[in-house]
Amino acid sequence: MRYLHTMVRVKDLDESLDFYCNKLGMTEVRRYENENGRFTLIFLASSDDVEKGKADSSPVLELTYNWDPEDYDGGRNFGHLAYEVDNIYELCASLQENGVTINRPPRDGRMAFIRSPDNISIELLQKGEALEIKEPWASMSNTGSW
Ligand SMILES: C[C@@H](O)C(=O)SC[C@H](NC(=O)CC[C@H](N)C(=O)O)C(=O)NCC(=O)O
Ligand code: NI
Repeated sequence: MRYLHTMVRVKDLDESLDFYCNKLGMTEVRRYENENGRFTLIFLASSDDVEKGKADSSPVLELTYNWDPEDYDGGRNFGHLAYEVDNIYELCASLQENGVTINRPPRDGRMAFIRSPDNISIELLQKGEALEIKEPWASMSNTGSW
């Protein structure tokens, strides 16, 4: 069995593509419009996978946009999307300059959390640190500079 994608429903496609592509650097690799179902699916690959020609064989993010407005209350059972990043400080600074709130700053240079326009929690982990679980991360406050 191979992990294929995570699907999240989004309320505003342009806003979501700006966030995931322009700000987080992901690339649209497939789009599917369904007139009868009145929805659009957009598949986004991570920049590393695209650069390495692995977009077709790596897990992707599936954005589901329902053309008719719906309310999406955050399911408590869903946690977050996690991405490994080359330079967590540079990325967080760029995101902050572009209006993204850094909910949990990368104080220890390892881990940061942000939210998507639909309030989906996104974990950013510094490359080389991603697989090592260090505690107590809880000591990292969510306020102040970093
Ligand atoms: C292409 C494949 O990866 C899919 O996930 S299609 C699954 C299908 N999606 C939809 O019908 C999108 C519109 C629908 N109104 C929705 O919001 O899901 C589906 O079966 N969705 C149901 C689900 O629970 O994912
Ligand atoms: Ni799917």
